[in-house]
Amino acid sequence: MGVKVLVTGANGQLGKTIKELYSDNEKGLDFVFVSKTELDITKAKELSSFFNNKNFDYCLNCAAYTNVEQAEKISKIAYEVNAEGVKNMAEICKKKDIILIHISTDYVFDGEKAGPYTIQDTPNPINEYGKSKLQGEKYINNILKKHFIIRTSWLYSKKYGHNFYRIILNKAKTERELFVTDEQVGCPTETITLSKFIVDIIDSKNSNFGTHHFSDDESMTWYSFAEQILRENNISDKVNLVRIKNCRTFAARPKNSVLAKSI
Ligand SMILES: NC(=O)C1=CN([C@@H]2O[C@H](COP(=O)(O)OP(=O)(O)OC[C@H]3O[C@@H](n4cnc5c(N)ncnc54)[C@H](OP(=O)(O)O)[C@@H]3O)[C@@H](O)[C@H]2O)C=CC1
Ligand SMILES: Cc1cn([C@H]2C[C@H](O)[C@@H](COP(=O)(O)OP(=O)(O)O[C@H]3O[C@@H](C)C(=O)[C@@H](O)[C@H]3O)O2)c(=O)[nH]c1=O
Repeated sequence: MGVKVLVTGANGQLGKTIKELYSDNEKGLDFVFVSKTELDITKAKELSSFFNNKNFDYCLNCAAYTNVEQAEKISKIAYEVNAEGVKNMAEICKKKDIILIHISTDYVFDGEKAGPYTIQDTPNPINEYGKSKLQGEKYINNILKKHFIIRTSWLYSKKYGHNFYRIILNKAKTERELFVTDEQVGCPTETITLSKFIVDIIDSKNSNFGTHHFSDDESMTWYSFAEQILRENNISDKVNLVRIKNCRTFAARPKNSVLAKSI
């Protein structure tokens, strides 16, 4: 029998990418994908009855509240999903002896460090989204040993979801000038490479449990990322890309959130 993997939050950009790449069972991995409407991780009772009579080897939690701006305005929902929902997942995985793979974020760091963040660096989030994600990490660490917390950064899919790559392309269709900040540095990470990294962990039966950092290799500012997006879509000459210092946002973002890869 293949390895059974439950993917929660499967309608997000990461979940959809994994579904597209791996649902053919080619690697002997037997994926079950559940969206928020099928399984809401904030509902402990629902979770418990869902797992009743079902066995999984891994649970990959892609469910999250990822709207950084909105989380700053109404933080309750971010904590419900990113902290309490994750606690529910950790508890059910502990009870059913399932390995939990959970995705966390570069935004757990304050951005004040000069170089890349290692797993030894102490998190100190500067916005509510980052704080809620860090609380989720703490719950996992306290509840179950058999887990992977994979922190990644600036995640984007060219095909799915609401992300910087697609926002810039959409804006470029209607606006002649795009104003993008060069204040923050990070590593844009495509959902495809992150998916491969996660599937490798499962496939290789990696038992190096704990917190890990994974991102694509190249670090850049949001401005350079926008430049790259326009270039690769051959529309650099259609839009005037303007470098700005301050982009007025509700939530603060870390100035540097480059992650040092740990495996
Ligand atoms: N996006 C990024 O730049 C980064 C993301 N991450 C982390 O990576 C992971 C995957 O992110 P990504 O795919 O981009 O996120 P998305 O926002 O694209 O997907 C998250 C999914 O979770 C669902 N969801 C929300 N609340 C619940 C709930 N209570 N129960 C079940 N599902 C729920 C959402 O459904 P709905 O849309 O219907 O609410 C959505 O389908 C997350 O943990 C995120 O924090 C880490 C670093 C960067
Ligand atoms: C769209 C846009 C953004 N910006 C700025 C705002 C902000 O400082 C920065 C990033 O923009 P966004 O708000 O799209 O990205 P943001 O939501 O901050 O992205 C983050 O999402 C969460 C979920 C994560 O975990 C992080 O790793 C990170 O990817 O770029 C511009 O300057 N111009 C623009 O046209």
